[in-house]
Amino acid sequence: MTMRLDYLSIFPAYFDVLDISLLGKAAVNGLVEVHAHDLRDWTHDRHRTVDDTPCGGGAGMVMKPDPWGEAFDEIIGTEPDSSVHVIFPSPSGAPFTQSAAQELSSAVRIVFCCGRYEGIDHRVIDYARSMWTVHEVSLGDYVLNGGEVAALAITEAVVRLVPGFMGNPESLAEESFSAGQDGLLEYPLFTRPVSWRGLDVPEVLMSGHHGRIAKWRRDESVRLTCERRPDLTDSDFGVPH
Ligand SMILES: N#Cc1c(-c2ccc3ccn(Cc4ccc(CN5CCCCC5)cc4)c3c2)n[nH]c1N
Repeated sequence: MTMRLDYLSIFPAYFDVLDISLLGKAAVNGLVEVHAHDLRDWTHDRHRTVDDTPCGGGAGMVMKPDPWGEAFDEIIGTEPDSSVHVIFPSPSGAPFTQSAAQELSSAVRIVFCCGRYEGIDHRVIDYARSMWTVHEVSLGDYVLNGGEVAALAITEAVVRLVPGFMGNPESLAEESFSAGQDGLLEYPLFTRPVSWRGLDVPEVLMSGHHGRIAKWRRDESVRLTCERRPDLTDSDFGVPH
């Protein structure tokens, strides 16, 4: 099954990068199909205008609904279809999580609507909700200039979970933020040389004793999680708040 990904943006060149690396390989293997669109192709004035002043006043500009509606008609269609997932990255969106990525990895079609300026006229989102499955999501509590970077991050988080995408699916099982690691942060990683600029690989990792190695890794995950992400610790993990 091929996952079709569409990106609507006034900066479609942001998505040229998807031709590189693993994503490029996935496209070649037919796992994903990528289409980037310039929202200005659905404007009709000489200046290809996509924005206007906010009703009710306020700073900045708001993206007009008309180009989005016409783009939707052409790219997605005019019939409701709940199997189409439409993602609006937004500073006021719900936090995007690994479980959301996991859910989206089984989607047949995902359309990313990348806003700019102060955002998109809300009626665009309301219309999309009446037609498709809509997700208003945020990458985190920091301010970006538009939705493109978020769309790229979400794309990577989702596509790497598509069956057949990752060469070694086992590497997905042990990752942080997934059940395999009990939701704890990942332990520190090391490789050769064993000694590097006076810094040595922890002896336990060279011991060949799998039980001790597993304990060291778990202890390190717990230590890091307590230090950096107390919000992830829970009495169920035997980790005090
Ligand atoms: N995902 C994600 C994001 C985004 C994101 C996503 C999509 C768009 C589209 C436009 N922008 C720019 C922008 C930036 C700040 C504000 C906030 N307002 C400012 C004026 C007064 C009221 C509040 C609005 C619009 C976007 C930013 N930022 N951070 C994330 N994690």
